[in-house]
Amino acid sequence: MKAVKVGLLGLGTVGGGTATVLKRNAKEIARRAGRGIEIDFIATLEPERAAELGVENIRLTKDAYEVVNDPDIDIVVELIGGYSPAKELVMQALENGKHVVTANKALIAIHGDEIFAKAQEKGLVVAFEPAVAGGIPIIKALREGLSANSVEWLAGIINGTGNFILTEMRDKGRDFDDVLAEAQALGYAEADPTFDVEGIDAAHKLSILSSIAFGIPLQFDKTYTEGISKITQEDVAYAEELGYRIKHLGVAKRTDKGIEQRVHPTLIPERRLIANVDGVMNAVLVKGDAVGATLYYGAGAGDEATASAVIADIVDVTRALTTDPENRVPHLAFQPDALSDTPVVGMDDIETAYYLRMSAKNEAGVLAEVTRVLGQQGISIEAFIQKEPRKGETDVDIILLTHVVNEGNMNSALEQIAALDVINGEATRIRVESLS
Ligand SMILES: NC(=O)c1ccc[n+]([C@@H]2O[C@H](COP(=O)([O-])OP(=O)(O)OC[C@H]3O[C@@H](n4cnc5c(N)ncnc54)[C@H](O)[C@@H]3O)[C@@H](O)[C@H]2O)c1
Ligand SMILES: N[C@@H](CCO)C(=O)O
Ligand code: NA
Repeated sequence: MKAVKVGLLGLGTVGGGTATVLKRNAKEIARRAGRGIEIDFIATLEPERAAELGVENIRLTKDAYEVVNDPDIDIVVELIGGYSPAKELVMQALENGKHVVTANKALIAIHGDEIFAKAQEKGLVVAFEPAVAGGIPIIKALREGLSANSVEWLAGIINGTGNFILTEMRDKGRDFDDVLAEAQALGYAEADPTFDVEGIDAAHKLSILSSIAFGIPLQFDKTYTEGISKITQEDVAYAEELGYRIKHLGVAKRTDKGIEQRVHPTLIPERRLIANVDGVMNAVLVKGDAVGATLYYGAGAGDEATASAVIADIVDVTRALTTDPENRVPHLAFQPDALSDTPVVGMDDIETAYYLRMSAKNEAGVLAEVTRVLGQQGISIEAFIQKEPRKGETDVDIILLTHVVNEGNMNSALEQIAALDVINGEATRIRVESLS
């Protein structure tokens, strides 16, 4: 059978890794796919990269529409990133009857419904394994391997850049901006790195995971999103003293009120495996009612690690070319007409434990005032540290760990604590996940 012809859009970190791995492992990949897979046409704004990668003999263009409109291309692989022109190119590829593979989580999280509807109408596949947790086959695990389960919750470290920054801050006391610059140089970060450090990239990925786990529409706009930019060295050290690690997590959980869908820094007990996932590595824990807890671990970003997922999708699509469209795995795991309207719950209704750090005047009775406010909201304390004033300062740090409480009650307590004369400014709040 003749080789499947791939059109590559973008030859950056992931595009370059894809070209390299497809070339290196061509024979083995063909044995798996049932036929050869050949990059036939590449759109790139940096044609000089082609020679560096040893793919200068492949047709090149600066106009991505030439690839999308080329009748010889079977599969379009979108590795440009961002919303536009990525969306228009993907829609045009589908219109032209081409299957699509994309690493673009922003595109799928925001425009996935429209893109999948078009693919459905045309009997085509849109595959996006590289979009979530890089090289880890988490989409496949959730969509296929766990399809017997009612998923109870999932929680994951799903931004490699953010995890790399937190790890370097903890292990080497390095400066935030310095580590971010290194993550950018290594090709881990998004074109706009605020997407990484403010949690937006993780929220894109979480809304995709949540849809696949619970059979609900993509709802990025309802995902609570908080990044790591406010985490200080002190918080990292105090958490450690209490037996926890700070990790940036995406959490999706089924509750009586609906689906919790939230991305924020969390304290995780240090004995948990996921608390020890460091650097650019990602990990996703999924709790199914039948299988129990399962953990998926691997590189969340990087050229060849991400290419691993891109090529796995190309192989899947190659196999799907011979399958009846009616019998293909649905894009979001559940059949498109069987999505449920279970709501995503507001943050006031979630329940977790909390780490609180506040700066207080070094006076008698401060703690009594704080515990009175917490007590009025029904919040009880699990652990407590009070530090001596730092050299040359009079104020003291108070660190509290609470039991599991309602976030609405916690918000009321935090407002009252901020208003106390003995407390300076607002308390820092980091949610705690026991993950059991
Ligand atoms: N870098 C990673 O580790 C990683 C991991 C998973 C997913 N992703 C996703 O993969 C996608 C690509 O990321 P990347 O890190 O490879 O980015 P990148 O910036 O390294 O590469 C993007 C490439 O697209 C090219 N490009 C831009 N506009 C173009 C156009 N109109 N036509 C043709 N080429 C164009 C750029 O010149 C660049 O070479 C993004 O959606 C990103 O979120 C990246
Ligand atoms: N910028 C992303 C790339 C992988 O999706 C990250 O750091 O996780
Ligand atoms: Na993946």
